[in-house]
Amino acid sequence: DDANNGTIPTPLTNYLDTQYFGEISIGFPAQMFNVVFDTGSANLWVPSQSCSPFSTACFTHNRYDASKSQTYVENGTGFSIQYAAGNVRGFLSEDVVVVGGIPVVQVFAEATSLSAIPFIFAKFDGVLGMGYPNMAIDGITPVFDRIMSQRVLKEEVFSIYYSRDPKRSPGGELVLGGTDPNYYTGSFNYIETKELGKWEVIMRGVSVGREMLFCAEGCTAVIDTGSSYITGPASSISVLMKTIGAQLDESGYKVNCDTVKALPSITFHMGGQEYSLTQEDYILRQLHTQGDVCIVTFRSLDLPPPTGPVWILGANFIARYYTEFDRHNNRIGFAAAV
Ligand SMILES: CCc1nc(N)nc(N)c1-c1ccc2c(c1)N(CCCOC)[C@H](c1ccccc1)CC2
Repeated sequence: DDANNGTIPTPLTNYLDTQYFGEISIGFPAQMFNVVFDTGSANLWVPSQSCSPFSTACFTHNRYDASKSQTYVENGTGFSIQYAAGNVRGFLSEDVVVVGGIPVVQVFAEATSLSAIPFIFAKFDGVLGMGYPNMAIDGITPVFDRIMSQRVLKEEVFSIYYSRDPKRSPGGELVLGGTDPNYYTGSFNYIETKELGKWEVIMRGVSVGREMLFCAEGCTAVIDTGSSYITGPASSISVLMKTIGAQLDESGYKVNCDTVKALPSITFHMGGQEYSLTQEDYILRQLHTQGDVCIVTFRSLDLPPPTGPVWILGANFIARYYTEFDRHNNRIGFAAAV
C-alpha cells in the first residue's frame, strides 16, 4: 500500500542463529502466531486449539481457536506435510491472515499433531510456506500468491535478511515487494531457478580452500529459508567434515574450538560467482559449562531421486548472503549481507 511504496518489512526474531521467525495474525479479533517464512515449503499451518493435550509440541505453542474468530470459514479437508526434520498432520480451515499488514483470505492447516522431535525444540508456532503453488499440499494457493494478486507490491519479489548475531536487533527481516538496502552492500548477482516452481538453482561446484571437491559436474542447490544449516549428500559431507577435522557425534559435527581460526573457507559456485563461507559463517560457538563447543553448521541429508541428490543452503548461508526471491523473473539474487 502507498504507506510503504509497495514494500512491506516484517521484523524477524533470531533464536541462537538457528531459528528465525516473524509474527502474523489469523482471524478477527486477531490471533497472533510466530511463523518461519519458509521457501522450502508452500503451505501455512499453525497449531490448532483442538490438538490433543498429549501432543506436547502443540500444547506448548500458540493455538488457533476457530470458535473465537468471526471471519472463520470451515473446510475440514485432511492435511499432512513432511519436512526434512519432522512432520505435521491436521485439517484445513479458512480465515483472514495478515502478513506485513496485508490481509488475505487464506486456506491454511490447523495442526492437530506435530512430531515431538524436532517440534518440541521449535521456538515458533507454525510455518508460512513461501514456495511456489505447485509445491503446495492439497493444491492450496500460497499466501504470497494471494498477496501478488492484490497488486499492492512494488515488485513481485520478497527478500530475507537473517542476522548472524542473536543479540543484534532485529534478528532478521522479511521484505514483501522488494529489498532493504540497510541489510546488504554492493549489487545483487542473480541465478535463474533450475526449473519453474522451486526455489532451487544449478550449482557448479563446492570447493574447500582452492580445491574443487564436489559437484564439479553440476548439481542442485535448494535455497531454503526454513533450514537452519547447510545439508549435502552424506558421501560429500563426510569427506568435507574429514577435511576440516570435524568429529560426528549424536548432535552433529563438532570441531575443537582451538582449531577454528585455521579452518578453510567453503565455497559454493553458482551463477558464475563464488559464494564463500568462512569459519565465522559456518561454526556455531556455544558456551557450555564444561567449556566452549564449536558446532559445524553442516549436516548430511540424502534425499531420494527425483528430489535428490541435492544440497540445501539454509539460514547459515542466507545470514552471509542477503537473498531476494524473484517470482516475476523466476530467479534468486544474492548480495553481501551487512
Ligand atoms: C520451518 C519448517 C521447515 N522447513 C524446511 N524447509 N525445512 C525444515 N527442516 C523445517 C523445519 C521443521 C522443523 C523444525 C525446524 C525446521 N527448525 C529449524 C527452524 C529454522 O528457522 C529458519 C527447528 C529445529 C530445531 C532443532 C533441530 C532441528 C530443527 C524446529 C523444528
